[in-house]
Amino acid sequence: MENVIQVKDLYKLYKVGDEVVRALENINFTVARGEFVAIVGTSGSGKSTLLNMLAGLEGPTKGEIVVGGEHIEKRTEEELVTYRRKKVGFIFQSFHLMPMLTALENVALPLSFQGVSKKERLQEAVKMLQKVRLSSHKEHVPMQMSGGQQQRVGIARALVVDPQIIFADEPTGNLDSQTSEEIMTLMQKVVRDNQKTLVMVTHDDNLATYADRVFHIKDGQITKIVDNRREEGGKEDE
Ligand SMILES: Nc1ncnc2c1ncn2[C@@H]1O[C@H](COP(=O)(O)OP(=O)(O)OP(=O)(O)O)[C@@H](O)[C@H]1O
Repeated sequence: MENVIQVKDLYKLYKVGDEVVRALENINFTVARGEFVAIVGTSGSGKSTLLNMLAGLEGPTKGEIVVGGEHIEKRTEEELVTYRRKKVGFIFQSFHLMPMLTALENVALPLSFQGVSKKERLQEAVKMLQKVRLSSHKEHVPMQMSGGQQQRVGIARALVVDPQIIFADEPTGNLDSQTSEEIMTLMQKVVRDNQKTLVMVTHDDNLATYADRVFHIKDGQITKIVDNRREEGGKEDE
């Protein structure tokens, strides 16, 4: 299967005073198109640093990050802005919705940065809200929606630019456990139905069970990669 993400010998060191913090050390992995990968680790393990590198928000100290065939560590800041607008979608822990805009307008917003006409933007946003089963709340502003509903708007907004890859940073961190499970099931379905690649960062082992593969990260290093699909297969064999 085609690799959408390739990370090779990735290092990120931070200098703090006289000390060097090894936030990421010798990271190597690939992610295939359509895969849902969870990066799991405790606080300070390097998860956000890794996600920031993949999203082109920070440059590595050393190593290669190839996304969709492009070496993003070699891109200029301007090229990275285009990369983030066109190729990737983001889902955040705190939703990051615009409080004055309706659900529909929030979902349509990323398309305005791409010069899509208003009519087309709204048409696409309607479709995305259907995908996350929130058509009934099109005209609601964030304050008039539950946390789970707001995150569904967040997912629709991430999908609207038809990105190759979706990055999610603790997407259920602000939700209760039942709503978290609903959101995880929805993300899993949306990724499968639309053949998207999803990379999610979490400290929660339980949420990682929704992913196809789980990368465990500790002290800046990947210590273990668990393939949940293989485990599912194993159970069926028993
Ligand atoms: N800008 C920075 N300058 C110096 N050190 C940093 C910087 N950013 C992160 N670090 C250090 O790098 C390590 C990894 O941090 P990172 O934020 O990636 O962890 P995390 O797993 O995302 O944690 P959390 O779950 O708490 O967000 C930590 O030791 C952190 O202190």
